[in-house]
Amino acid sequence: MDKPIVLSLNNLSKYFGGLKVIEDISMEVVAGERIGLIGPNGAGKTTLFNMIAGDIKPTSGTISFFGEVINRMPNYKRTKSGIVRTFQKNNLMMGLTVQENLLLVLQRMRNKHVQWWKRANKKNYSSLFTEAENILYEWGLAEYSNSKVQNLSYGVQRQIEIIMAIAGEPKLLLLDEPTAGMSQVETDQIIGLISKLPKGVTIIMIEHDMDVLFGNMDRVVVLHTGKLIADGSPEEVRNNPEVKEIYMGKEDVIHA
Ligand SMILES: Nc1ncnc2c1ncn2[C@@H]1O[C@H](COP(=O)(O)OP(=O)(O)OP(=O)(O)O)[C@@H](O)[C@H]1O
Repeated sequence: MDKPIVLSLNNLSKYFGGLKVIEDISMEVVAGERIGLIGPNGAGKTTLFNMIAGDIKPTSGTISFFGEVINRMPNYKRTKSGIVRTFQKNNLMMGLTVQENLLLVLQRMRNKHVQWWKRANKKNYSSLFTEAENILYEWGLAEYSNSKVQNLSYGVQRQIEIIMAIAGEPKLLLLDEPTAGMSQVETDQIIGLISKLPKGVTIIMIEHDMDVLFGNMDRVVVLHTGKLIADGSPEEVRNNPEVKEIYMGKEDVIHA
């Protein structure tokens, strides 16, 4: 049986005043695909994520999620229906512990956000606490459960952020440069974590390093000045003359 189409972009454009940031992009993403989204600075990658996540509205064109046009759906509803994103910069509550950060996500998912979470609520929300602990254990991060996020290394913080996105039970996970600013060891940890995500989770990841995309992504999509200029396997994209031209022959390390 054919895999369902998770995301479909049809002639999608975004203008900021006279500036065309995304121009007439059409593409389909099927369930379970792992896509690397690359392109030089200002190519429109984050803007595309912003539109898919519902943080900004397209100027024209449509975004469909499992066949339903979601242009008018607010971002929080998109999150609830399974479109979960991470940001270029950490979006964690630095003064809270890892467990507390995770509880905020779980609470929102279980519709318990109307009651503010506090330590004393452990008795009332023991199932949420257990769930948070299980998630941290499952992903090998249990040792950080009671650490304040601000005291953790940047690499661990980014891992926690991905775990929190996963806790949101995404069907489509949008990762915005999850390895930016990381050492090789930290990058390997993040990629290891991403590769362990359930196969059914569809991923689009903005990434700057082709080496990271190779072996981890099925498909690479290239944006340049708001246009989709290449879409294929990492190998095809790496050998694409237009892509090579844009990156001036630096086909091994393509910067986002
Ligand atoms: N709210 C906005 N108003 C005006 N221009 C914007 C806005 N958001 C983005 N832009 C412009 O749109 C273009 C694309 O930006 P975007 O952040 O999507 O690119 P990017 O490919 O993610 O770049 P980078 O790799 O540097 O993050 C840039 O020229 C940027 O200045």
